[in-house]
Amino acid sequence: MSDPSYVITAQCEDRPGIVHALSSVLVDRDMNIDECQQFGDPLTGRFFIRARVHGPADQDALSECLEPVAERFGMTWGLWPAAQPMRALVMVSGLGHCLSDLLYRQQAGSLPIDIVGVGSNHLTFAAMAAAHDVPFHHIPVTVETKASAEARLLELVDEYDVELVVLARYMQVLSDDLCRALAGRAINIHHSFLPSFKGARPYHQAHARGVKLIGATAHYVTPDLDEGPIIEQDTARIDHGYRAEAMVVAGRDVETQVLARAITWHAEHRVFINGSSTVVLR
Ligand SMILES: Nc1nc2c(c(=O)[nH]1)N[C@@H](CN(C=O)c1ccc(C(=O)N[C@@H](CCC(=O)O)C(=O)O)cc1)CN2
Repeated sequence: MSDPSYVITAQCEDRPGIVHALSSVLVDRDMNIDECQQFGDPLTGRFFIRARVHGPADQDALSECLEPVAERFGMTWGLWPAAQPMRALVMVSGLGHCLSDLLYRQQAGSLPIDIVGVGSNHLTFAAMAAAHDVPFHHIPVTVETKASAEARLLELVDEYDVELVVLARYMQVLSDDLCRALAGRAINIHHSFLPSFKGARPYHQAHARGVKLIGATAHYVTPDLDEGPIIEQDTARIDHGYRAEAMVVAGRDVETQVLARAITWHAEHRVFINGSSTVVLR
């Protein structure tokens, strides 16, 4: 049986010798580097690296040899089995195209996540979740129940050992406290090419403005609505013949593809938050 693969990520203040130090301890353990990307940001002075390795050392042995290097360079680092899917909770409101796409991609084995639950403020997609043998959690949200609804979401995160919360057209603004609790592990798909057209009805804003391109943006969720670090974006060309409703339809494909790419890169530990932006090593 071939040796298991592991993903190593690290970030630290940039200086000479980081790659040499990491590769040296891996070679000492007969580990092969199958993939490696790094980036040094001259503006922030930060260095980011991701490597996929395989060889005789198991996770504990790898962790043991990497710890001294991490100490020496003051790294924030991580180590994961490369084949381990990320446990995800998908939140949805009234539109199910992103949820349906994620459930299909996971079932087809083309998304490195394990959807352990679907949560919604509506009952609309209970049957879709059941059809994919995924537990469904109805969490109604009103002004009065918002705090208890958010507490229930965090309960699910704990109960199911969730590593990633996906807002797959979940149309509730999360509180600052919830955003802090989910910092760096909640991804939203916004149905516009940010920073244009923030808010709940971007396609109608886009139609009113007369744009020729529509788009979608996957970003980490922060207290500032639609301002989180961007992971992925894409666009589609439209023209004067598109009314807002047609834009909504054309935008669905862009939203599903952008969200799937962003989730894949995050779940493969390729995305690093770098101030108000991201570094995506792929
Ligand atoms: N703290 C954050 N919460 C959420 C974000 C975010 O970036 N930070 N993204 C949204 C998704 N979203 C746009 O992509 C969005 C969702 C909802 C609204 C909004 O104004 N909602 C109204 C209610 C609308 C309704 O019930 O249909 C509201 O909450 O008062 C704007 C943008 C997800 N959450």
